[in-house]
Amino acid sequence: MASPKKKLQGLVAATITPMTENGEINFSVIGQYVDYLVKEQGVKNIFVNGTTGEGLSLSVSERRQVAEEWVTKGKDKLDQVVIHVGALSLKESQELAQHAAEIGADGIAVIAPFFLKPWSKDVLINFLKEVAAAAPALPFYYYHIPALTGVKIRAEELLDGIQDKIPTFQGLKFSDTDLLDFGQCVDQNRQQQFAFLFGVDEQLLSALVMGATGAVGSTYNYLGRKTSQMLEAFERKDFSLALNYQSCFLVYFSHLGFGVSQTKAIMTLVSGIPMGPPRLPLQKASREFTDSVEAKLKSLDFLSFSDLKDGNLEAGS
Ligand SMILES: CC(=O)N[C@H](C=O)[C@@H](O)[C@H](O)[C@H](O)CO
Ligand SMILES: CC(=O)C(=O)O
Repeated sequence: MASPKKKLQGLVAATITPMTENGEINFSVIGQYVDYLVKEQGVKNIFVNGTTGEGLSLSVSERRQVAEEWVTKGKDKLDQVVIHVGALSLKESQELAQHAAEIGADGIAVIAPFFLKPWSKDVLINFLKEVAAAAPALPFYYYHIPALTGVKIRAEELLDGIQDKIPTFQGLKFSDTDLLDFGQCVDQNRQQQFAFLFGVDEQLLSALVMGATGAVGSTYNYLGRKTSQMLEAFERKDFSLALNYQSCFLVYFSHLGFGVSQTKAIMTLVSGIPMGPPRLPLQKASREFTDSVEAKLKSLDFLSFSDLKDGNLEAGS
């Protein structure tokens, strides 16, 4: 059974999958990436092969290799490595779940299948249950991201009685702006020790108020330290400082766009580690975008990107 000993909490970085200019995975920078997250951002939990990691754009074989590389390079450095194993094919999802268990990952997460879709809660639960059963010793997280999957079954409804069906169920990654649904998930499961991980980074402060126990997101790759300061301010009940942090993220980042392509460009700029372009059907962020991000970052005393690396955007081949 899943061990409840270490609950997944705090910040979890949704990892980018670094690629070369010709679209192959650039495994060679993953070790450096782990060190950057731990030392520069103070983030020790990661979520691999999710939205940000272009997990659904990778082949099954690539997903296995990426998962393995993160687990290997993160050994004795990271606290938890959760692998997203969702796929359209139940068989592929089960294969990836079993593989995650074999390589010693700390948990698995699954999105709803999004081409032929489950139309009811019970059908979705049955799918998730079959995947979870392929890794019966690993904590299982449901990844709710209705805007991308098109599966709009409310998380609150899904969670009702879920542990009877999926004994390894440990929590929810909630990537939606419906705070009423999120709040009800938290409220109706108070007796369980579930992790309630919020996934809309721009809105994290409001989710903390509703009871989030942690967050999974793309921006924690490069805003881990700053977001930790927001979490600390919240803990201390210094809400106006916490709001200042959240507002800065909103003002300076939201309107620039937060797609995976943009995240790859920003992370390259901030960390100096070449993330390369995304894979089709995504397109590399434009030069105009990266120039404007660079200017914004430099103008942001608040964020103090003193180590902002110039000229790294074309790297990665
Ligand atoms: C759609 C998407 O990728 N959502 C991510 C996590 O679920 C978030 O971390 C966003 O990247 C982030 O909130 C920035 O918009
Ligand atoms: C952001 C996130 O959680 C993901 O990339 O899947």
